[in-house]
Amino acid sequence: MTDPTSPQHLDPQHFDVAIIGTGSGNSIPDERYADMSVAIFEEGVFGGTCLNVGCIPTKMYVYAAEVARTIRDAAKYGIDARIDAVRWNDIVDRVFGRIDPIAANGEQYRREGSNTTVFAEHVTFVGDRTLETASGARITADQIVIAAGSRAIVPEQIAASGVPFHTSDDVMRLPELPKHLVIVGGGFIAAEFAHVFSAFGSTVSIVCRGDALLRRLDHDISAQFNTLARKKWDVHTGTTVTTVRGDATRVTVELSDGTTIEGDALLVATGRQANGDRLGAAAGGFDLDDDGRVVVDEFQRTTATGVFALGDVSSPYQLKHVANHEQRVVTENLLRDAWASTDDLERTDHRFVPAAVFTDPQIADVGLTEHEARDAGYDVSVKIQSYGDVAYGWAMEDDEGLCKIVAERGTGKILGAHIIGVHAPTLIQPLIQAMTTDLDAHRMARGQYWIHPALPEVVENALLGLE
Ligand SMILES: Cc1cc2nc3c(=O)[nH]c(=O)nc-3n(C[C@H](O)[C@H](O)[C@H](O)COP(=O)(O)OP(=O)(O)OC[C@H]3O[C@@H](n4cnc5c(N)ncnc54)[C@H](O)[C@@H]3O)c2cc1C
Ligand SMILES: NC(=O)c1ccc[n+]([C@@H]2O[C@H](COP(=O)([O-])OP(=O)(O)OC[C@H]3O[C@@H](n4cnc5c(N)ncnc54)[C@H](O)[C@@H]3O)[C@@H](O)[C@H]2O)c1
Repeated sequence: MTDPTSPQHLDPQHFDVAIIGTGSGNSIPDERYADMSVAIFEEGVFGGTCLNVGCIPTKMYVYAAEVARTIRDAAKYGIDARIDAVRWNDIVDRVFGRIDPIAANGEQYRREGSNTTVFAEHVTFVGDRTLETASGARITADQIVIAAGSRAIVPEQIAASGVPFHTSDDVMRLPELPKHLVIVGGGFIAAEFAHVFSAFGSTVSIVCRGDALLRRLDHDISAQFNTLARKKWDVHTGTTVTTVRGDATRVTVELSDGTTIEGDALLVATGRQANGDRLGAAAGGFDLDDDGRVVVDEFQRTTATGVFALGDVSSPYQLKHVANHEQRVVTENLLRDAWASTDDLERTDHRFVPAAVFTDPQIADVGLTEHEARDAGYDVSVKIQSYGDVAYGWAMEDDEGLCKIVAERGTGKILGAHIIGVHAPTLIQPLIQAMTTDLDAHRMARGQYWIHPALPEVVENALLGLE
C-alpha cells in the first residue's frame, strides 16, 4: 500500500481540514469532525509550547520553588525548618516524567484516529490551500488552520558569539542546577525563571535593556516588583549585552554600562517571534503584519479564503488562554460556511484579556493601567490596598502584596485591576468577571458577601477605597 505521507506519492492528498501546529490546533478536531478527514502537521514535539516547554512545566517548577520558599521563610512563623538539598535531577524527572507521556499519548491518539493523519514535519504553503511538507508530500485541503505558534528571539550578538546559551525550550532540562544563572531579558520568562532558580539556590543576574523589569505593567506594580527583585537578584537595567565569552560551563557577559558578569549558564529571554514568516505566506495568499504575525479578523479568518489562524502566530497576546479562546472560535467557524456569510460566525472577544506572571511575588492584571486610563480620557479613581492591611494578609505578616484598582469616577466602572502578591492570579478572577459582565465597583463590593477573614478582602477593600 502507498504511504500517503511519502514524497513518492505524487498526486496531492486531499483533506477536508488541515491544521498546522499541535498546540492549541490539536484541540480542534472534536466529535463533530468525525466524518471529516483531518491532516495534522507538527515539526516539533506533539502538543506544542504550553504543554512541553511553556505554561505547564514552568508552573510545575514554580510550585516546587514555592515549596522551597515556604521552608526558607518558615522561621518567621516560629517554625524552624531547613532545606537539606534541592534534588534538581529529581525535579526534572518529576516534571518531564509526567509531561512527556502526555505528548507521546496525544500523538498516538491522533495517529490511531480513523479520520486524522499526522505529518510529523515542517510544512509550508506552496499555493492556494496547497501545502508541501519538508519531505515533499503535497496536501490540499478545503480549509486550513494556521496554529503555528511562536519561537524564542535570540539577539544577534549572542547567537553569533558561539557561546552555548539556553532558552525556555531547554533551560528546564539543564544537566545540573547552575550556581549562577545569567538571564538576558526582563519580561515574563525572565521573571518566572529568576524566581525558580533563585528559590532552588542559584545566584541570579538579570540583564534588561529597558529601565525596569516587567515595565509594561501598571507603574505602581512594576515599581513594587523591581524594588523586591533588586533585594533578591542581581538586576541590571537600562543596559545591553555587548560581548559574550565562554563555554558550556562558564559564561562571561559584558554589558554596555561596563559591568562584567560571570556565571555558569546563560538564559536568553528576550521575547518571542510569531512563526508566520516560515509558512510561505505569499504562496498561500495571506498577509503578515510588520511583526510577522498572520493577519486575522474577528472571526479568526486570514486574508486567504478558507484559511484561519489562531494563537501566538496571529495574536499579540502570546497567552495560552487567548489561544484556547481563539481555538474554540475557529472550531465553530470551520463548521460553518465562513466565507459566504458572517451572520452565524463566532467572534473572538479580546476586551478583557488577563495575564499573570508566576514570579515572586505573583502578579496578575486585567484591563487598563492607570496611565492608559488617564490617556484614554477617563476621569479616574484609584485605590491601592496593601495585603498587610486586611486580616489574612496581616496574619501572614505580608509586607509585599498590593491590589490596585482603577475605576471611572462617578460610574464606578472598573477599568483595570492590578495585583502583586500571594495568589494574585487567583484573587483577580472575580475582577475579570466583574469587568466582563459590566458589574461596577460599588455593586461588586456591596452586592455580595466576602468571606471573612479570607484574602479576597484585599479586593473588597480596594473596591471600597475608590472614590
Ligand atoms: C516558558 C513559557 C511559559 C509560558 N507560560 C504561560 C502561562 O503561564 N500562561 C499563559 O497563558 N501562557 C504562557 N505561555 C505562552 C503560551 O505557551 C503560548 O501562548 C501558547 O502555548 C501558544 O499556543 P499556540 O497553539 O498558538 O502555539 P504552540 O503551542 O507553540 O503550537 C505551535 C506548534 O506548531 C508547530 N509548528 C510551527 N510551525 C510549523 C510548521 N510550519 N510546520 C509544522 N509544524 C509547525 C510548532 O512546532 C508547535 O508545536 C508561556 C510560554 C513560554 C515560552
Ligand atoms: N505567565 C505567563 O503567562 C507567561 C510566562 C512566560 C511567557 N509568557 C509569554 O511568552 C512571551 C515571551 O516571554 P518573554 O519574557 O521572552 O518576552 P517579553 O516580551 O515578556 O519580554 C522580553 C524582555 O526582553 C527585553 N529585551 C528584548 N531584547 C533585549 C536585548 N537585546 N537585550 C536585553 N533585553 C532585551 C525586553 O525589554 C523585555 O523586558 C510573553 O510575551 C508572554 O506572553 C507568558
